[in-house]
Amino acid sequence: MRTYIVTGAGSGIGMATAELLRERGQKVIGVDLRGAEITADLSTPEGRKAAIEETLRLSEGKIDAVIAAAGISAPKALTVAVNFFGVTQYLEGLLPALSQSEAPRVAVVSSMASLQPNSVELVDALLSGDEDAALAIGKSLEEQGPRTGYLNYPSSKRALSRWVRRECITPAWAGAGIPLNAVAPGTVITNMTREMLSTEEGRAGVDAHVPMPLNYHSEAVVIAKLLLWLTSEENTHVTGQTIYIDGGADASLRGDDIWS
Ligand SMILES: NC(=O)c1ccc[n+]([C@@H]2O[C@H](COP(=O)([O-])OP(=O)(O)OC[C@H]3O[C@@H](n4cnc5c(N)ncnc54)[C@H](O)[C@@H]3O)[C@@H](O)[C@H]2O)c1
Repeated sequence: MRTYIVTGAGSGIGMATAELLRERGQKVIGVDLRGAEITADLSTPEGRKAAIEETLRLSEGKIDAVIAAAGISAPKALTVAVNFFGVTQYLEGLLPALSQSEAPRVAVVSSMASLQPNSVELVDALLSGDEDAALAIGKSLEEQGPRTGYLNYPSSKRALSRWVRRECITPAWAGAGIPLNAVAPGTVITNMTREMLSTEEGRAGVDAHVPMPLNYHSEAVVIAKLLLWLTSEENTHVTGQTIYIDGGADASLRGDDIWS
């Protein structure tokens, strides 16, 4: 039995992932604002510190895999605090416990939104690790109204996918033998999207931004299955990837020559 930490385990993709892991006989410690073994707020440095301490305590210092699914999609600076630092700082705090495992694995949940227009300035600030600077940029986007404020979301996910790619080859991760990947869903039916998808107008709005040639929205369990494989012992060589699980959205947006 492997010990998995799943953030966002109280709802949606995180909940489906925790359920599937338990069905398959794994030990799961969920982390969320509510409805999980560890109640934690990953939006602040203090909340992350407390979450790390509690995670290390409950896992007794040995963690086989972490799946970081907690996230929000609001036109607010808070979005970058949760979606970027709530993932990266939390994971960094768990590195010593991951290195105790014989087959440590980590996967985070990015988004197809990582390919949408974003704020380059904000992405750079996030990747520099300067949370105050990033929050100041996020706040100024927020104050310009919901349309500009929404840039916080694709910027947080763009930075997260770039962080995965940058970190996976460093001594901290590759040196410790930890494959580190992201999955990037298209539209998934969860609490985050349920309201938008419940009306024809809402669905049309979402679909206009997320082309989906396969023509159906995904269920959380579909994303969970990929997360399970990436963090299983079977995955020995996939690292640094953002895997779009999006019904063809990435292929539509970026076309067939992303290597040129
Ligand atoms: N639903 C989609 O269409 C979609 C598409 C692409 C990516 N994603 C990403 O998938 C991940 C999971 O989203 P979901 O669709 O399952 O949404 P969801 O709202 O059902 O679940 C998100 C969970 O994160 C938790 N969370 C939020 N803020 C937190 C905080 N400060 N501290 C701790 N936990 C916090 C929430 O309480 C919730 O349980 C997110 O990172 C989201 O950005 C979702």
